[in-house]
This record gives sequence, structure tokens and C-alpha cells, in this order.
Amino acid sequence: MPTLHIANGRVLHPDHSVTESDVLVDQSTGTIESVADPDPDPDTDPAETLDAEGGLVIPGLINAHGHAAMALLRGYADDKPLDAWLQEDIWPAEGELTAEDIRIGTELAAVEMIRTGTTGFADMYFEEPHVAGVVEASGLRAMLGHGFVSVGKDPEDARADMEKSVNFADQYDNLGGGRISTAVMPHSLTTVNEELLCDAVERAREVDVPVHIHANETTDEVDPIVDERGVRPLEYAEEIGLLEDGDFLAHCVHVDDEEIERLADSEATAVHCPASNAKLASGIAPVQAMLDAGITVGLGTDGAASNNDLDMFDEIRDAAMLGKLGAEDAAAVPASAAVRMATEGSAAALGFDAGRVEAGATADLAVVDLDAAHLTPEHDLVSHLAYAASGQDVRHTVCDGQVLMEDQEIQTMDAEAVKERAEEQAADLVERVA
Ligand SMILES: N[C@@H](CCSC[C@H]1O[C@@H](n2cnc3c(=O)[nH]cnc32)[C@H](O)[C@@H]1O)C(=O)O
Ligand SMILES: [Zn+2]
Repeated sequence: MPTLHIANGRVLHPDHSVTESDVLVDQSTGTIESVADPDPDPDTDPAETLDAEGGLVIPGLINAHGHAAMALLRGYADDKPLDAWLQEDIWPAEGELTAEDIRIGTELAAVEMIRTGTTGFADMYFEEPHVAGVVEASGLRAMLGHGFVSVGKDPEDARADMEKSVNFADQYDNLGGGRISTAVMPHSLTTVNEELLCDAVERAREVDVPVHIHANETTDEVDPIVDERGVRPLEYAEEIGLLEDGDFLAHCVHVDDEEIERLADSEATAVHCPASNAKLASGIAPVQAMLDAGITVGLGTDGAASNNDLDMFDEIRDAAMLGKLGAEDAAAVPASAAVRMATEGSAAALGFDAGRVEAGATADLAVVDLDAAHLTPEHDLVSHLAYAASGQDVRHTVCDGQVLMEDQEIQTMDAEAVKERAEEQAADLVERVA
């Protein structure tokens, strides 16, 4: 049975204590076999050793909301609010996206994620079978779904798109050696009409997958629901059958106290996207209040076109910074809470048995190099993860027991070729849109 030995480093445990420990990974099951004191005289001869000397073994970070192929639209349109940005720039460009654009954009995202210690991600986009192909080849873990809207569409086309979302979720769940899971993904509570939303939720239950949706991202999204229905969006969400176990809501920026309570009383989770919310000036989510209420909160970058990178270390820092500003309290969203959002919070939101370095968990890990001026001195390593480290400090990335990056060299993909191809494809896309 092949064993991966992550040796000579320190380990961040689920309680956020740090010890000098070795991690043994059973590569046949992709799980962590043990986290134990370093063995000075190992009598077994592990097939593979990853040297973590001077490094910290952390759970692989999990990006719980995004649109991976939008990496191809990074820097394409900036400095606009959500509605104008989507309608004037992004949707017209997306109208021209081919399956090949999406495959290459997703490959670019995969390279960036592996490079920066992200081992799992959620993706709401289109041409998802091609996304699944990239997930399979890259070795990452992912929760995938076909996103759909009804606004601006012929009702029959919109219904067909909803069916496509259900069929994809049904057919691709648990593929990729179990690394792929799926959800039905209506775009938002305002861009999909009530009838289609209700049907999508019902169909998701039938095929036994969760629902992922953008919720309460901007006031422009909340106000029409309140005006037309006289209820807050999350009450509407519950009325149409959402907020069940496994459902996860992106953003939750403009949620009032009653909605926070409703979400806390439900089995659904929230995914906080601080950088996207700041860049589109959507607002500041009441993250500390959500955590205090007992809501499981994960962390996501959203698409690279509204971030503009997929580095989850940045996201952790933004979550802590914005959380403090929003609560007007420097004690809000402390380092440890922000790190937990990107690890166990995101894992719980996506239903991954990951987000912790512990025997029995899936072996989704990253090793962060601590030997850097910006990570010196070592008063508090959790503080460093939240406030000082970046994805560029990641030395090794492991997912499902497979080494995806060793010594900053990606093993499963040709990073240089992917970048070159993405550059060409993006230029080609811009010509097609013009
Ligand atoms: N527009 C598609 C379906 C939606 S897929 C997911 C969509 O989310 C969009 N998106 C990206 N970032 C955000 C965000 O922050 N809020 C809302 N939508 C976003 C993205 O551009 C993409 O169109 C259709 O024709 O049916
Ligand atoms: Zn989004």
C-alpha cells in the first residue's frame, strides 16, 4: 500500500495548536493515516517523502464559491457595480464563450489554485463536463454545477437550461474517483423566476443533490423581493424549498437579524466572498454576527473577474479585515476564525470530508514555507496564515493523497503551457466579443 510521508515539518491541528509532527498518508484511500511525532528511525520505507522542513502543514484551502473559467476574464472589466458589470461587460463576453474557452480558463484557474495551496473548489458556470475533465486531470476536488438564469431568456430555453443543470448534477455526482460532487445551481433569487426556482429545487431533491445560489449579494437584489413579495429574500428562499441540508448560499451580504436567525435555524450554509463584495462595492457581510448565530460560513473568491485572483490566503485576510470594519470591532473575525472559514467552514459548506489535518480525514493538504522575512518572527503561526502569508509561500500541495505540487512545481499540469494557451485564448475571445 503506497504511503506518502510528509516529514520534518510542523502541523496545524484542528484546534489550531502547532506541533512538530509527521503526516502519513495512505495513497490508496487518499486519507490521512496518522499525524504523529516524527519517527527518528522509520522502519517502514514510505514510497514517497515530501520534505516539510521549515514548513507548516495546513489543511488544503477550499474555495467554496466561484466561476473558475472566469480566470480568462481577469482584468477584462473592472471598477463597476455588480449589475452594470454583469450586463454591460460580463454577460456579453460570456455569450461568446466556447467549450474550449471554458476548458482553458478552468485549467488556468486550476494552476493558480494548486500553486496557492487550494485543494478544493466550487464552480458555478457552463460547459461543466469540460470543467469536470479539468478537475479529473488536475487532481483537485470540486463541487460543480451548471449555472442558469431565466431573465432575458425565452421561457422554454430557460427551462431547458434548468433541466441541463439537473441532468449534469445527476450524471456527474461522485465521478473523478469521488473527487467530483455536484449541485443544481440557479444563478440567484432574482435572475431566476419563481416557477423555475421551485422546480429546480424540487428536481435537486429528486436526484439527491444540494442547491447552490447567489443570495442577498446587493441591495439591488434584496429590494425587488421585499417590494414585490413583502418578505426578505431568505424567507422567500425557504418558501420555495431552499435552505435544506447541503444547500449553500454565496454572499449573504445584506441579511437582517431575522434572516441570520432563519439561516442559523436551517441546515444551509453561507459562503462569504469578501474581495468580490468589496470590489463591486456590494457591501460588507455581517460575518461575525453569522458566526455568533452558529451559521457555518465558508469562504470563496468568486470569479477572478471580480477579485481578481484565486489566492485564498488573500481571501482569509480580506475576511478578517472586512469583518472588523463591518462590525466596527477589531476583535471581530479574528485570525483563527478567518482560517477556519477557508478550511473547515468551506469543507462543511461543500460536504467535503476535509479541512482538517487529522487521521481519517481526506489527505487534502498544503505545506507553507515559513522561511521568509514576512513570516518572521514566529510569535503566532495562525496569525501569519491570516495576516502575513500569501499563496506564493506554498511549497507543496496534496489532494486526495496525490502530490499536485512539489517544491512549487505543479506535477499534474504543464503550468507554462497552460498560461501560454490562456493568453492566446483570451486574446481570441476579446476579438470575438468586439
Ligand atoms: N449567465 C448564465 C448563467 C449563470 S452561470 C454563473 C454566472 O455568475 C456570474 N457571476 C460572476 N460573479 C458574480 C457575482 O459576484 N454575482 C453574481 N453573478 C456573478 C458569472 O458571470 C456567470 O454568468 C446564463 O446565461 O444562464
Ligand atoms: Zn458568484
